[in-house]
Amino acid sequence: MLDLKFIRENADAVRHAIEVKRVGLDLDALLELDRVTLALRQRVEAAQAERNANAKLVPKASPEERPALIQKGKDLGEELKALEPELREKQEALQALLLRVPNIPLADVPVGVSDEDNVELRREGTVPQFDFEPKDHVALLEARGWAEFERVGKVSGSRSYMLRGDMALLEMALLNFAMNFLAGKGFTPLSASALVRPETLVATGHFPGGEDQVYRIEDEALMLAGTAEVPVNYLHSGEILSVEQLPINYAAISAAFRSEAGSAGRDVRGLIRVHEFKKVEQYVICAGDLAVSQQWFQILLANAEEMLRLLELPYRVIQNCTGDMGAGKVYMYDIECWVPSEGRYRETHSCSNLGDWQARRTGIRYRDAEGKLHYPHTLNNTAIATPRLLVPFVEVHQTAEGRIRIPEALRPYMGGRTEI
Ligand SMILES: Nc1ncnc2c1ncn2[C@@H]1O[C@H](COS(=O)(=O)NC(=O)[C@@H](N)CO)[C@@H](O)[C@H]1O
Repeated sequence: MLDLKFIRENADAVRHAIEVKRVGLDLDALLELDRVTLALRQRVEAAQAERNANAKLVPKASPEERPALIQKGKDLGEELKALEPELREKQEALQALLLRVPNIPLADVPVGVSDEDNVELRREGTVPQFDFEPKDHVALLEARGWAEFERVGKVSGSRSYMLRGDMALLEMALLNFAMNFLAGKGFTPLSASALVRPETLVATGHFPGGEDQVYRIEDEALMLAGTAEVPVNYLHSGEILSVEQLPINYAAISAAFRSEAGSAGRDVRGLIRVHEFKKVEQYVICAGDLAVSQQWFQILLANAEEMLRLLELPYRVIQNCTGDMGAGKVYMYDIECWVPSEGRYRETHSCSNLGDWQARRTGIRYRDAEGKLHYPHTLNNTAIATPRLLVPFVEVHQTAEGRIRIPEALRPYMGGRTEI
């Protein structure tokens, strides 16, 4: 959400963001509603002031003057009874439109329509050359009885998964590795909920717009979050932090649930795209200063890259274009890991700087050293999400015998074993 004053004074920049982010919003209608609401609020406040002033005159008035003053008070009361609900209605309508205003992408964000227009920045690691016919992750897991692809259909329907034996241990090892890695970087580990209230999804910016991606609990005002970003972002909602408390950074592990509406037919086989998965999330609240938050952007990116280097997974970093970055971001990179069976890189991480757009929606503020109130900047990046990361992991680390090598950095989390 952007500051209404900023929108009034920078309508062209906002209009450009609406256009390049392909957000369906009529800014002129919003600005007109803003003008009408402002005028109405001034009229209501004037009538309220006049009624209060008038009410003070009544007890001091002479018997001759009093009836007229009482009538005037009644007339003003009638007028307010009609105007106040109208004003509330217009303020609510304006608020609903303000929630749809996108953030302004930074100048060097490539303008584009979809992920086709994302820009590859660099590739890291060496794509493996096998001296045997490599298997895809489904064949690798089925050969070792490590997944219940058939049976789980009975339990949970399509796009679900269960892992058995060493694969279950490997999933936990990766998540544990990520939590310990980030704790070592000074992030506060958090075991987060996924059952959240609807306002938490408005706060992150998932709503309005992403309703069809979210499972909701019938007859309850509760939903299943698609990322720990949602519960963690709302943790400090409504709070006024002190600048000494910043930066606040969390390594949050949670289940994550997504309906994947609109993904019909995509990645229907295996572990890439499932309805329920697990993720360790990096989340930061920092000073409301772009120089600071862009440093944190690089830190969150570097954390994910260091983990991938330790896991010996080749990857590339891409910059998301305006059409693929979502409403709230000013800056966004994806990391994509090499998947041998597909002969291409697949997204495994998303790193975003949201400026103060998310904090404004969430109602997180902080006082600077002079006691002045500001909105902080918030950022997030995936640390490790499973089972998706298992796909490049098992395929890249497979041996001719269908075993999986465990990189050195992960062995402490796998009982010291060098392969499974
Ligand atoms: N349906 C899914 N199944 C499996 N993994 C998924 C699914 N959706 C997302 N992920 C994993 O979660 C990562 C982050 O998802 S994201 O929507 O891109 N970004 C976020 O959720 C941000 N909060 C950063 O984590 C993805 O890169 C991917 O690795």
